[in-house]
Amino acid sequence: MNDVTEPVSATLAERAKLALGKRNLVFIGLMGAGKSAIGRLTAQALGIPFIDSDHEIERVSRMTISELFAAYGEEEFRALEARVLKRLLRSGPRVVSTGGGAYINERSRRQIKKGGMTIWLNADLDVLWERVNKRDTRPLLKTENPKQTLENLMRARYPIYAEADLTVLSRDVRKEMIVEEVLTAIADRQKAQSHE
Ligand SMILES: Nc1ncnc2c1ncn2[C@@H]1O[C@H](COP(=O)(O)OP(=O)(O)OP(=O)(O)O)[C@@H](O)[C@H]1O
Ligand SMILES: O=C(O)C1=C[C@@H](O)[C@@H](O)[C@H](O)C1
Ligand SMILES: [Mg+2]
Repeated sequence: MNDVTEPVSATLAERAKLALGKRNLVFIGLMGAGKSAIGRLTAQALGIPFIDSDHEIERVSRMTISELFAAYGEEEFRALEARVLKRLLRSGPRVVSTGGGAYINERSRRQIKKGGMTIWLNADLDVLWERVNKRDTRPLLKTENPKQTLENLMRARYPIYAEADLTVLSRDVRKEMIVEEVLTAIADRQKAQSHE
């Protein structure tokens, strides 16, 4: 008898929850990939708490991300981000959506890898650009040519995001469809591991 077969009644969300166990699910990816939006919906589906690290940073500092960058610079922001992530990842299971640069910072990346299962929302330039050009809350995109800056960030960061445990392609389909792909990736990974 094969005892790794899932009960037929288990829903996708239940299987994913089981596969996650006590680990955190950490969303990584570029600005506009959908980490906050998809992260929140995924947490709802799994029935576990959701935290967005950008929001948490703004809450504890009582400043916006833009104000933090302007007042203290990117380096200080990264140090604060690493401290906040360390605290958020201490216990699980939770869904944690990170800021776009968190996984790129060595210290934060180490904490993220230690603290949970990572999922990269990969997206192409046009999808990202369509989403981010509507708001000017992203300090790194306050440049002469923000679309070019976004492309440069893709080139520099995608090889690092690719270290994630799981990858889902973020695109302009219903958000629920992306959530379903996220849950499937989590459940399938567990299946693959139990057959290794
Ligand atoms: N599948 C989707 N279809 C349409 N719009 C989407 C989809 N996923 C996300 N969005 C929208 O794209 C915008 C950017 O998404 P979101 O804020 O979640 O990105 P993010 O990865 O958290 O970015 P940041 O790193 O800047 O925090 C939001 O307005 C969100 O509602
Ligand atoms: O990609 C980045 O480096 C950033 C993304 C946002 O989520 C914020 O964390 C901040 O604007 C920096
Ligand atoms: Mg976000």
